Amino acid sequence: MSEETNSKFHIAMFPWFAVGHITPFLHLSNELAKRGHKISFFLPRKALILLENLNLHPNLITFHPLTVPSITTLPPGTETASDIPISDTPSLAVAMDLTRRQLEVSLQAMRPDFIFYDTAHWIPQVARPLGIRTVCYNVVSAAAIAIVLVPAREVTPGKPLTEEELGKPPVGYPSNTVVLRGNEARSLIFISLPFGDNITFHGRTTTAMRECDAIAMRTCREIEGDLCAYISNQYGKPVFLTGPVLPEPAMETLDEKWAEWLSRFEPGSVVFCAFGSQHVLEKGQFQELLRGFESTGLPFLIALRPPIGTNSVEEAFPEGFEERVRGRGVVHGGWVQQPLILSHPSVGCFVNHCGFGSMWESLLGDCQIVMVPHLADQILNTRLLANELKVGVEVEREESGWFSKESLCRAIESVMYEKSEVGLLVKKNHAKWREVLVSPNFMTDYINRFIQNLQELQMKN
Ligand SMILES: O=c1ccn([C@@H]2O[C@H](COP(=O)(O)OP(=O)(O)O[C@H]3OC[C@@H](O)[C@H](O)[C@H]3O)[C@@H](O)[C@H]2O)c(=O)[nH]1
Ligand SMILES: [O-]c1cc(O)cc2[o+]c(-c3ccc(O)cc3)c(O[C@@H]3O[C@H](CO)[C@@H](O)[C@H](O)[C@H]3O)cc12
Repeated sequence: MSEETNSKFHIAMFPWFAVGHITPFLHLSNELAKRGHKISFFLPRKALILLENLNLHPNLITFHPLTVPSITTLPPGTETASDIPISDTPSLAVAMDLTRRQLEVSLQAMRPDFIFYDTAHWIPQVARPLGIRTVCYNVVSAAAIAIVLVPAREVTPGKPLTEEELGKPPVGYPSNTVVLRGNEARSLIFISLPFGDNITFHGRTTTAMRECDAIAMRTCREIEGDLCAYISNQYGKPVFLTGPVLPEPAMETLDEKWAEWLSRFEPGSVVFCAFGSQHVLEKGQFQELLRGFESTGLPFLIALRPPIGTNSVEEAFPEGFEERVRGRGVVHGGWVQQPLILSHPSVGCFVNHCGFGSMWESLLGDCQIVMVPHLADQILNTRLLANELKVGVEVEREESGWFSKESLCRAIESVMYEKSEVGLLVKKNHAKWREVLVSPNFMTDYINRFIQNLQELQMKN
């Protein structure tokens, strides 16, 4: 299939104000721009500074920074979900909704063919009168959408769902491995609570999917086909798939500091750990994690934000930790170039939270995968990799949600010891899936088919 298509679109992008959402929208924009389509990308100013280096086609992708209004329920200067604790994200939705007029004015002037969005459920109301087609592009897993964000899951505003209700998947949910266990359903309670003014998270996301001209998902039928079919059935409309959409490696070079440090170690020996753009650990859990890494005796590079209540990672180090791991372990309290670190030859294991972006990056890489999920969607992604594809292992948590240094160390050792049966099994399965995903036309075919879907959508009146 050719990469070129006849008609060139102009597409506006308006993702949820979170790095884990803006990044995949930008990856998709690159693929569309590579085929000659023009993109107008709306995002908060601060996110632009962090992510503009991911724009591979500045001639076709134009950023439109938005002013995120200050509201009393958010700390001054908040622009994305990385700036606040998860408990404050409902207020970020209020702030996002207040950018509606900025969007409206720009869309009136530019009149793109399509607008892609996720969390802003009011986009169809703005776009339809302007003749702009709307695509609700989901960048969390199909499993996360299918288990709660479907019409079969009834939510009455003002009557939050109970843990027990949330523990049962909706009627027809097609998987019995990608599920929540025991008290994990507690982490879904937020879906029936307010997320913005006068609307629940469920109301917002299901309206976004019900009102759009087409639902799109960042996934592939080889891995989540049944779940996508279920979503399509639930909403009575086709679901277009973009595939995993990851950029080709080595768009930029790894910072010399990390390249030099990693090059001191044997191939495949270093354990890398990162938990995405939002997750911040409690201090005690952070210290337990460091002790777990220490016990493995393996070299490690940890990139995590300072734990709650601290200003630096150093401040939270366990007594004597730095001296004991000197020369083999580093803890960095900020952002690193995750995809480049994962593709460094010295890195052999990726301990991550299984956010959907990290999930794809780990699957397409060749490091062993150890998962410590935090949010409900990350737990489901973890079950997909650990129980269904059997390509990685999950760190066991106690009933309280706490994970011990022993369980972390055990999980890492189980994939890193050469003779470990589990290690060999997940390595073999991972290699098999990786071969499918990196095969020459896999991603290209997905994008080309997706563009055909858009063309067909444009033809409809
Ligand atoms: O130091 C870092 C940390 C992260 N990253 C990048 O940031 C992105 C993080 O995205 P993830 O989806 O993995 O995780 P986030 O937690 O940030 O995402 C959020 O949105 C997507 C959902 O699936 C997640 O559950 C949600 O938390 C990845 O592309 C990763 O490569 C870095 O480049 N450097
Ligand atoms: O944890 C989640 C469990 C689940 O079953 C579904 C979702 O969905 C989404 C989502 C977000 C936006 C959309 O347009 C569709 C789906 C989730 O996103 C995360 O929600 C957090 C709410 O507090 C937010 O902080 C974070 O930035 C989002 O990535 C989570 C689940």
